[in-house]
Amino acid sequence: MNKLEVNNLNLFYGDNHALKNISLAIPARQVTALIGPSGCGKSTLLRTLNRMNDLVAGVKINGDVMFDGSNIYQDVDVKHLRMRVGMVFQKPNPFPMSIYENVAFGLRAQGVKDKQVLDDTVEESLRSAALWDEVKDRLNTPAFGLSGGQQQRLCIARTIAMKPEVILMDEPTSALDPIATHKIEGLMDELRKQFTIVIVTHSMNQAKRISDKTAFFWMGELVEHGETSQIFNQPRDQRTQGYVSGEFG
Ligand SMILES: Nc1ncnc2c1ncn2[C@@H]1O[C@H](COP(=O)(O)OP(=O)(O)OP(=O)(O)O)[C@@H](O)[C@H]1O
Repeated sequence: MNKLEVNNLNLFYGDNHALKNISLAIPARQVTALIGPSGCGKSTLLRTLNRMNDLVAGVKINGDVMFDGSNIYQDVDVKHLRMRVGMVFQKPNPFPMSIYENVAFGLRAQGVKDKQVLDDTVEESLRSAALWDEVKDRLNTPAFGLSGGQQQRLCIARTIAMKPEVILMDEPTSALDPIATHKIEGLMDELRKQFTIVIVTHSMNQAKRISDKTAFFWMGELVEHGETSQIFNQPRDQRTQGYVSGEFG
């Protein structure tokens, strides 16, 4: 079953035609990787999936993004959409507050006051983000005291606490060292059981390791997409072949 379906999507930043007639199905509870050279539109496409581009002045979008059968550009309340489609950014961006409050933040903003509900959600989210054991004795200390990799897992916990259905990740490990990257990749293997994940990555090895499906972009076009093993082992298009073999990029 497809969780998201992008149909004939075009996006313009002013005169820059950044996404050209993109159609892409994103299956539920799988990891879909978006790959391609710098500036090809990967992050732009990712941001169309929870309407983050709406915040950019001069942006024009046409085409459809269907989420569980509803067109998110027509039928959906944007605030509600962003709770269902959460996002993790390239650089860990914890809030200047305690570890506990970072994870509880979204629930508190929704008006949840019940301490037991907050405690349970914080624990459950930190466990799902594979961070609980490392922080359970220091929940009330500042989030900035965590390492970069721990901060990124905290941001994942903060996203999970909102109980999203989809998690968008924009190069979530590019600011992390190999050990922290390895932890996050292992975590994604767990998360895919529960969430639909779309990840932008510059690392072809990462795409190979963690994704079920891969989509290759080139100058605003979706050149091809399919099973990750097919894209890397038997690409149909010469541009994909050139990119995955490291000839350019
Ligand atoms: N906020 C913005 N305002 C105007 N133009 C933008 C904006 N964001 C991206 N662009 C342009 O849209 C095109 C696609 O950019 P995008 O960031 O989506 O590519 P990318 O494939 O994610 O690149 P990278 O791998 O370098 O992050 C580029 O030409 C870029 O300059």
